[in-house]
Amino acid sequence: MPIAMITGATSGFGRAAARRFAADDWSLILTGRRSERLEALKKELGDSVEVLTLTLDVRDAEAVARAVDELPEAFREVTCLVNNAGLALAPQPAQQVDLADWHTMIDTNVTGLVNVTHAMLPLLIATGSGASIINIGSVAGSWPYPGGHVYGATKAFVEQFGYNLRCDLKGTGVRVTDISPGMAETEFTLVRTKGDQAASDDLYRGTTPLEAEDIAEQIFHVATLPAHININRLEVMPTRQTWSPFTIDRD
Ligand SMILES: NC(=O)C1=CN([C@@H]2O[C@H](COP(=O)(O)OP(=O)(O)OC[C@H]3O[C@@H](n4cnc5c(N)ncnc54)[C@H](OP(=O)(O)O)[C@@H]3O)[C@@H](O)[C@H]2O)C=CC1
Ligand SMILES: O=CCS(=O)(=O)O
Repeated sequence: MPIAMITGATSGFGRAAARRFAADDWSLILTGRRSERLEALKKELGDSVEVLTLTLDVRDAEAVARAVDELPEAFREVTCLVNNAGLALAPQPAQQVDLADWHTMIDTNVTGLVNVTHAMLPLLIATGSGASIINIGSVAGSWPYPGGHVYGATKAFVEQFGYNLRCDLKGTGVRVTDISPGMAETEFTLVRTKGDQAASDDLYRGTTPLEAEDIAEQIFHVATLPAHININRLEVMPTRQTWSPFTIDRD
């Protein structure tokens, strides 16, 4: 059975993607920092598919490299890497943000994604034709909005890193895709607001956001396309989310 490695499998898109791949009998390497959630997911899925859990902070380059190095033989022929682990913090204007929050977003969304990709590239290249790296970007990487500051910039990095990777991976058979979702109801806003459940509920109230399963379906679709097709970027928004006009500062 093909193997998918998913970072950030303890919640949201990552957990939904794990369930989607498992439904088609893929073996899974599931990672995240919350081991109890990883174990719960393994318990849920482990009867039907092979599941390896790795408690891992993607920001820790050494731990990531060691974990990949020590992957058991049965889990080394990885077909799909889903670089999903990530977060937004500090929705307030840039001039009011704690510098530590900017660092956390860069360390996770940029450095963490790069750490995992660097460690996994030899395995994906060894798998060759049909292998793919699916990076979870965001509409925030393409479209500016107030409070997007460093979060949007990290997702712009994800997009360009993916395109540049494609250039270097020419001839290896390894595909690279940026899936960029818009508003989706997961634990994302709870994390962004540092635990403000009311703020999270308010954001999603009275509209129809994407669900984690919507993005999981897109991830699975991209991962299972014929080997000669590379979707470069897939931007997915809820029908009820669009853009605002430019705003003008007036006297
Ligand atoms: N929800 C949305 O509106 C959108 C989200 N995205 C992106 O989708 C991805 C998934 O977010 P989503 O599912 O919504 O949010 P969730 O908060 O529900 O899930 C985030 C996941 O990332 C993991 N994670 C966070 N930091 C680290 C870390 N340092 N090391 C390892 N794992 C980490 C968390 O696991 P744990 O805490 O256990 O480590 C968790 O499993 C993110 O990259 C996000 O930026 C993109 C567009 C829209
Ligand atoms: O990446 C998250 C989606 S949004 O909050 O930027 O719309």
